[in-house]
Amino acid sequence: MIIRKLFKFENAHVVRGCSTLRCRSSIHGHSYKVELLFESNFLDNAQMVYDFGLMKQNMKAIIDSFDHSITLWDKDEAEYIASMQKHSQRWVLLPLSPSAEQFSRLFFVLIDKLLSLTTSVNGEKEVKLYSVIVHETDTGYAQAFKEDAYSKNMGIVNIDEIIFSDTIKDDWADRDFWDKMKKDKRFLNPTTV
Ligand SMILES: Nc1nc2c(c(=O)[nH]1)N=C([C@H](O)[C@H](O)COP(=O)(O)OP(=O)(O)OP(=O)(O)O)CN2
Repeated sequence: MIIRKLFKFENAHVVRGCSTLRCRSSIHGHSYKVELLFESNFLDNAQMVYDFGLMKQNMKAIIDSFDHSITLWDKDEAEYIASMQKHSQRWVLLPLSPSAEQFSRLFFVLIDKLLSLTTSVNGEKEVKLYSVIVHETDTGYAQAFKEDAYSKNMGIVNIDEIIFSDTIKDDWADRDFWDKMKKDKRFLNPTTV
């Protein structure tokens, strides 16, 4: 069975090198919609695959880190990156260009890692991330599956190279959240949300 949860975030970017002139040459924003799709052949103590409420904890924190932020590609011009970091409190520096395709791969890698580090406490069994869909606009989206997320052809997503601004970290319930992710620390699901 597949279950799906939708998240939303507002984000600004430039996608260098693309064919669309406005997209590659001007900072612009999107109201992104992110669909997380999970699969399992089992149900938990409440006869659910995975409680949607649990997804609104650390998974939501990852996606919300991009809300009202500017996403910067670390291969962009140093002057542009420094200027954005100076004038915007919420920024994320990525080792990937912020296309819809790379956002879907990025979220797959991050949510997949978080899920693997999370201990469930309500009988959830063999829950896997099946796919991530990132809608950049009403008319365009990218969908990543496991083989896309970890594809060497598309570039390895190295989470050690992802940097969140201090203002973003200040919004996390646990300011050390990202360090724990990078160090493979375990997370325990709450019994009540
Ligand atoms: N394959 C991709 N193509 C484009 C991406 C992308 O991430 N992946 N991104 C862009 C731009 O960010 C652009 O802002 C969105 O382009 P587009 O879909 O053309 O947006 P419109 O709102 O103009 O779409 P309409 O269908 O004409 O309303 C470009 N391409």
